[in-house]
Amino acid sequence: MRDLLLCFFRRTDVVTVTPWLAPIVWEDTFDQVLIDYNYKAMNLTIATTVFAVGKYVSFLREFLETAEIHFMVDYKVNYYVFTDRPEDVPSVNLTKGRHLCVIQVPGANRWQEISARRMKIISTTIETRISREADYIFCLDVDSKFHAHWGAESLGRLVSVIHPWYYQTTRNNFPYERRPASKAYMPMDRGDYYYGGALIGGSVADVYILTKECHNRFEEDAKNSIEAAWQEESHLNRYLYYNKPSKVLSPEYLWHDSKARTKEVKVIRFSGVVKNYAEIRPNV
Ligand SMILES: CC(=O)N[C@H]1[C@@H](OP(=O)(O)OP(=O)(O)OC[C@H]2O[C@@H](n3ccc(=O)[nH]c3=O)[C@H](O)[C@@H]2O)O[C@H](CO)[C@H](O)[C@@H]1O
Ligand SMILES: [Mn+2]
Repeated sequence: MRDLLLCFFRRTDVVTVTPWLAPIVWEDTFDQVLIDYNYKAMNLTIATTVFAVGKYVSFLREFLETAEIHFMVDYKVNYYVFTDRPEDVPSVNLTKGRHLCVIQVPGANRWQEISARRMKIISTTIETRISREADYIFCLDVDSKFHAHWGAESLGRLVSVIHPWYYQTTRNNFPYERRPASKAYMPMDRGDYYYGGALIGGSVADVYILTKECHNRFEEDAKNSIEAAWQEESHLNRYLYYNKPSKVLSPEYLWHDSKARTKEVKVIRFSGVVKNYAEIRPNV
């Protein structure tokens, strides 16, 4: 799938292109009218996967309600909700052209396991149905809310987001996996950005390859009794170093409610909610 380059470089306070010439999407770097003119003609369907295992079902309502207001408005969206508590999935009114399906998955005793298993389940579900049902896909954390416009400017062959806690720091401070024994290993002198594991996006075909490879490498680690520092986020970061994203989203697309807004962030579009880890996770 080819990316449409409908961006411009009006911002001078932030870097708006990567060294390999992929756009970094910030407010005022895209023309909404041109973007919608081009993308709407394609009659696209956007798959959105979200995991709500155990007590995390309680985040679903606000995630979905705010998505209906801000996320890919006027595009066809299929939400795929993975949960062990289908009866607790709230019923939310969806706009025309938007659908939700609930897919049952087992519960887990460790949050690391749930987080890591996402790659496996996403790749399997792409095989069984999403490859036929959608053109693009976003895989998102559920403990988050949409606050402002998030539209087709975010679409691309392979899309990732710069992690809000690490966009102002240098590579040696990135929490990559540093043990050579792990399949997520990143040497100190390598790396472009630190990407957030709460968002993976792109064409369904490209995200399929990503999730399969990250899962396989995670499994190889498991066989060697190693768990990467930040589970699938570590594998994602390694993958995206060797397979460069075609579009990088600024931290506007992944902020955190506990983080004060910085002056270059003009709009917060999606932000993690403050949660009580001890209360919400199966283990601490
Ligand atoms: C902002 C950001 O980049 N967040 C990442 C970060 O953590 P977080 O601390 O935000 O991780 P988290 O607790 O939100 O877990 C990630 C996701 O797994 C699901 N979940 C988790 C636990 C549970 O009991 N039930 C459940 O459904 C849920 O969709 C959740 O949003 O580190 C994790 C490392 O593994 C992931 O890479 C997250 O994407
Ligand atoms: Mn999260």
